[in-house]
Amino acid sequence: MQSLKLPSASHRSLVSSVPSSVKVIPRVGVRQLPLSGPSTESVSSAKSINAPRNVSASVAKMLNTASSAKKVPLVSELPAWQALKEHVSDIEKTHLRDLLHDEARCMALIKESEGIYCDFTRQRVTQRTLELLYELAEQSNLRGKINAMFNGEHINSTEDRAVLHVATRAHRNQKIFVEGRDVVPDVWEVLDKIKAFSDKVRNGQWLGVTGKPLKSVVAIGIGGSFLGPLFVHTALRTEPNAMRASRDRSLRFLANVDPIDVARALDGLDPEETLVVVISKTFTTAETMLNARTVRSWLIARLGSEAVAKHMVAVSTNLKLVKEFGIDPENAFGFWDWVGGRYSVCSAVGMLPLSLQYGFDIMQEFLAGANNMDEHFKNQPYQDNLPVLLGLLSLWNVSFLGHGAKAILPYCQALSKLAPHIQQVDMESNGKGVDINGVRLPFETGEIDFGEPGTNGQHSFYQLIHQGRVVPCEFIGIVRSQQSVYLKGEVVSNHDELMCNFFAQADALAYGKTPEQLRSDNVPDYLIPHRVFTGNRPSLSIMMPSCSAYTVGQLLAMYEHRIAVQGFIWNINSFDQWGVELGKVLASKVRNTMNGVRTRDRKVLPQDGFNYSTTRMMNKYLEGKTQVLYPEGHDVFPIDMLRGGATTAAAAGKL
Ligand SMILES: O=P(O)(O)OC[C@H]1O[C@H](O)[C@H](O)[C@@H](O)[C@@H]1O
Repeated sequence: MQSLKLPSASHRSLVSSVPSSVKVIPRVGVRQLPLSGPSTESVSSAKSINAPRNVSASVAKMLNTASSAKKVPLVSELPAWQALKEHVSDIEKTHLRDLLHDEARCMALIKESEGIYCDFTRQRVTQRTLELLYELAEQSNLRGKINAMFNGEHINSTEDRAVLHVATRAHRNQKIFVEGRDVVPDVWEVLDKIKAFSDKVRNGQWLGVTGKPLKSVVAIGIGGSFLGPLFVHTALRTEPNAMRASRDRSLRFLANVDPIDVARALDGLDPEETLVVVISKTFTTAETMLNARTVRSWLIARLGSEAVAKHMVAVSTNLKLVKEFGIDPENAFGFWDWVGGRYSVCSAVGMLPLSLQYGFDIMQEFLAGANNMDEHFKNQPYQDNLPVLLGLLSLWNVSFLGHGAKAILPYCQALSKLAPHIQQVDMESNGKGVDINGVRLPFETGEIDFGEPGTNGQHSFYQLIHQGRVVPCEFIGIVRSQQSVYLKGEVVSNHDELMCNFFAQADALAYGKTPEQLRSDNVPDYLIPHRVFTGNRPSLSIMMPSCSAYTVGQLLAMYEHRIAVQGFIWNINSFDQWGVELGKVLASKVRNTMNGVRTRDRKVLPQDGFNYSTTRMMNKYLEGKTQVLYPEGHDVFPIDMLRGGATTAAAAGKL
């Protein structure tokens, strides 16, 4: 168990620095609270965490001292924040209907980089808003924080870690340092190993224990070890090159600890042809490890214990636990603590399963796309920098216009898993209650993200975003579809039909429909209030030339960096996730009680330490008919995966 080191002096100055030219507006009524987060005790008792187990008292003390010294202003105390607050009343006098007629404004709000076209004209901003947002970025030391990230400083201060997912997609000849050491050669050592292994599996040099090629891959992982790879897998499934490269192969995911997910992931698979990739940064996550043990038992029941060596590989930073699980470290693919779980899709977490499915060359294009956006983010000035603009405008919508949610609406079925992935990246990163020094914030951070591909969303929740709550929308369109259909005689091709909606929705939200327009359309008076659209609802539109491995990489990195921009300005730690720990600790307490009750045939008792409500509900659950008996029972698998197969290890005669 490693304990945390103190953040470096340079980092301490970074988190506490505001350019000296900035006059800080004094804090009124903001109480300085001690560093919040799980106590050392609760953290060390949690089974599966990404963070080192014991946050040293000295780190907590140091961060706390920084806050109690009252040297660090909150972002809401900066002059630019106050100026933006005052500027809201100017914006409230405008309507997008009019703003969209200002051509100079519109020209300034359309940006393009390497094929990624972003139209911000339907944001409720003027040139003045942008100037103030750039000023806020300056006063918040945004540039310094971006540089600190790329320079490998320990900006994840509560875990004392660098944040360098950008290194996982660096070109071979780039240099990126962590504590004075260039990590790019390490990254490429793993990538070369992934290429060699995935080539061998794909071309049949690596066979299963019975001599059959391994055509199906089951990737077991949850959270960041699942959502990013699922997003990219889904994005490329119908991309012509990726489709050709994955002919006769399949990649499935198993994330939920629900046995139903096990049944669905394994249903119809032939274990002789199945390779299992266990993906877990920590290799302690309860759900992943139970699923891994379940699938290992399934393999052994059908193929014998020697199958593990040929049918199971792992991706983790914890190679010791990989070995203890029974996977040969030779068949493990490492990554590093400076890659956060939700930022890990470009590491072996995504690259191994996706290279097995699509081949390494295609996945290298994905890395190149992400790297292209990294360079853009690092080098472009604020006014041309797509992630910076996206981040600043989101911050404007959340912190000044009061819109706490945003909808991610790709007009491309291939991007259907973008919103679920961004939910984790954004909400786990920026859903925080204190600033980086542990001071409770007097405003809310983070956004509620949700989304569905267009046009499906239109027939579901768009009613609310047109006439109910104001939810800033992000429309994502593709110029050249992965697949094309045109039926002779139809007005437009199928993809054009889809894109007609992409263009129409943004203007419908912006312009709305007035009572006058309705009257001139002869709408009866009693219906007019129901059919009025107020308009003035902000959205932005992103258009990509195609949905390829390269552009998906660009898109992913653009979203990752815009989330960092927001966190940097709110001055929170976007790279820790203490908020997920408490539930895990309590689940472990329930687990112990559950085992006691099931094995000793008794009720949950008040001395088990649960409140009335939980005790009663657990007893109600436990009284229900259980399908399996333990501890004396034998291995039981979900019924679906038993089709045509042995039901238990014992029945298969393999143990
Ligand atoms: O990759 P693992 O260590 O198994 O972690 C999987 C997930 O666990 C937790 O829920 C964290 O909050 C996530 O950020 C992480 O992605």
